[in-house]
Amino acid sequence: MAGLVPETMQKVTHAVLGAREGDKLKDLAHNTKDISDKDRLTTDYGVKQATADDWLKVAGPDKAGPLLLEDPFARERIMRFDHERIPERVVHARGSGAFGKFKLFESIEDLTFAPILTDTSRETPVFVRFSTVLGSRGSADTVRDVRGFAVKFYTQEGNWDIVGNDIPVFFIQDAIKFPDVIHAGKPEPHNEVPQAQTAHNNFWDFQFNHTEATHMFMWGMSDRAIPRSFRMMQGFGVNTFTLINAKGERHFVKFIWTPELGVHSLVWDEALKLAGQDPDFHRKDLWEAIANGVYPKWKFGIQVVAEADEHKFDFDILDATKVWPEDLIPTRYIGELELNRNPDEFFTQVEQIAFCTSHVVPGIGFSDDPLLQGRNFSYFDTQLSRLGINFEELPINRPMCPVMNFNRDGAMRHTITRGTVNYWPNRFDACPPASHAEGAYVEYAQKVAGMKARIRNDKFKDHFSQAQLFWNSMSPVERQHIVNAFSFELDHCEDPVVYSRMVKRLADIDLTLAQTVAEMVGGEAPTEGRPNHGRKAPALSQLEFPGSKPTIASRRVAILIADGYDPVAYNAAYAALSSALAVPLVIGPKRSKVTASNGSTVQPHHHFEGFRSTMVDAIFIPGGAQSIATLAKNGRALHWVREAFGHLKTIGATGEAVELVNKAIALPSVGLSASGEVCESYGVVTIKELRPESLSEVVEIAKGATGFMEKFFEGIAGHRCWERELAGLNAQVAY
Ligand code: HEM
Repeated sequence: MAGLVPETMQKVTHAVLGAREGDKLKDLAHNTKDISDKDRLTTDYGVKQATADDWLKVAGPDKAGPLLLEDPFARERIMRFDHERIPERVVHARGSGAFGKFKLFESIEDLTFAPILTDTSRETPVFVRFSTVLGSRGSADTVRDVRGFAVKFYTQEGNWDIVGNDIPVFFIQDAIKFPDVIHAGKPEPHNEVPQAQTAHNNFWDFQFNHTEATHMFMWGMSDRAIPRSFRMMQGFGVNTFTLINAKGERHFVKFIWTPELGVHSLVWDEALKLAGQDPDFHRKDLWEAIANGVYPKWKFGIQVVAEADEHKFDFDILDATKVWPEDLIPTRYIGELELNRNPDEFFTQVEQIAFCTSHVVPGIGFSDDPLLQGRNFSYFDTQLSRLGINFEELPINRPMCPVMNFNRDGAMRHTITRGTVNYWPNRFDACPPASHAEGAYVEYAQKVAGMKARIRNDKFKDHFSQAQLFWNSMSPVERQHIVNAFSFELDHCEDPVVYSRMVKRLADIDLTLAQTVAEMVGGEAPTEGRPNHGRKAPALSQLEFPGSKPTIASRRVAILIADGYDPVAYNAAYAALSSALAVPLVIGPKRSKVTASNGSTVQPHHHFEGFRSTMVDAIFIPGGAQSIATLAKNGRALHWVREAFGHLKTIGATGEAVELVNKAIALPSVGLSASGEVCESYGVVTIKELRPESLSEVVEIAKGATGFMEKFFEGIAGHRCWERELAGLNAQVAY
């Protein structure tokens, strides 16, 4: 018996020593294999296979006979394949992710004792998964939907997950309604249509009948729901968590991620087309940026309310359908997230990662937010059906600190725990609970008393004030996009009950909004609306987040050429774009070599049919008489220019290419250069007579610069030319 004690304790010691505090990638190395020259094909049980091509058969005199079931190699291959799929996530099934690190730059020990939020010397490994909500795993990236923004921190005190979205509020206040909101949004039950869309009867039927969603659907109809890139969206923990400091004081907190590149969206027509032309647009975008070393970064912020101030506001701070307006509760930025490594294998990393809102570390706690409390149950539960009871053991999920307890067995258990006891208390005192001083998670002692009842706090009943606040805070162009979004969505609802009632609901937000949409979708225009309080709040309009500095890094810019193009302008643009870390993509009539006017050649990355303007942020067309004459006769090339104009993208053209732009757009109000002067007009940057100094390299992208490249880059850094839309110019071009 005595010998058992050391054995049990040996395991405990082993677990502690085996813990890795450094890089999660080192931890994953245990499970990572590379295929080497020496490797030969084997079965899963290690026996080398002589063929991967032929099932064992009965060989007839002159032809192969039937297959033999006895062939274990063939059976293993087919059966392993048959069982490759696991259930996709019940929501957020479509997503992609990356590894990175979190660094704190300001300790908040006044608020929490959690080392990840107090120790500025730490660098914590993270894995982040971005997703859409409604579509299935194979659906398109650019659909109108909320985006998930889920972060797993592998801290030295255990895993901490912030399972957030790119929108700071949610459809429901109480988790019990989650199945309803998701059923209403997913494809309709009778015909499984439409995929990854909210533009259908059931979704809008639910929104009408469920007024607490009003604020959220306004966000859902805004540009936030069609991000340009995962790298260009904010992330919000949405729910109210708590922070507990060393003095035992508790504060309420919201978590916020703000991207260094600014918050930017696609335009709707672009999103629609991309869903067919490049359904993996966001997935590829994230991958490309990381592979090119342009690592996306986000500032990490917190909004904090002291416990004593919980009831100070006219909204309930535990209501997930409300924002905490920044003028009342400003965001304090305290850290930074960087994504810097693409996954090695999608399934074992992006697909198998399992987030749980209940994963918090000491110093961080929950609140009585009824949505959060339900989520804490739901995520753990869903991982059991998706991945099984031992999901925390999967390499991507396992914590980097010691894990030891008496949970045992279950399908696919990997850990082999030595020792004779698997319970506590035991006669060896093996694996006792930790004390507070040893870092145990100790719940905050919260006073709770009351009746058991199905109730909500009174302020939860206000469903419209913040929907109005959001609408009032939008810029004119964002408002127009919301009107357009409703017009599209309700146009797809065939049932007049649905669209007529929804129009009435919009009058609870703004009468003009309701009347404009009613006219578009055919509902009866309301004549009276709910009075609008007229208040605005900062940080709701995404135009307030242009990025930390103007940059074109990671932006895709197409260079359109044909035989006879001007090599001076081409080379200068290519070099300048590359040195600014943008991604120049040469597009020609074909992918075989194109010859410049001086005889030099280049092989385009793509041709006009294979690639589309939707896949780039801007286009540049160098002159060259022969090249432009060819492009002017190529309908697809003209469409490239028109479509880029329609999608509000910056267009640059030099020399003869100015004429091409004129032909494609043909709008007198868009000014074009007729001399050696650079002309910038509604995001179209042109210079007719090229001077070499106009193509100089751009050191800093600054407003008001005069050179061609500088103006072109300034336009790209500005993301889209909203003035073009406000002037109604894009609507006058067919694209
Ligand atoms: C504040 C509102 C919510 C936010 C911000 C949110 C966010 C997310 C995100 C980002 C994911 C994807 C995680 C990943 O990338 O693997 C997710 C998945 C999921 N969410 Fe939520 N969600 C919310 C509300 C809810 C509620 C109320 C429930 C249920 C009561 C719920 C249940 C689920 C489930 C079951 C999954 C699938 C998880 C998996 O299979 O891995 N969510 N949610």
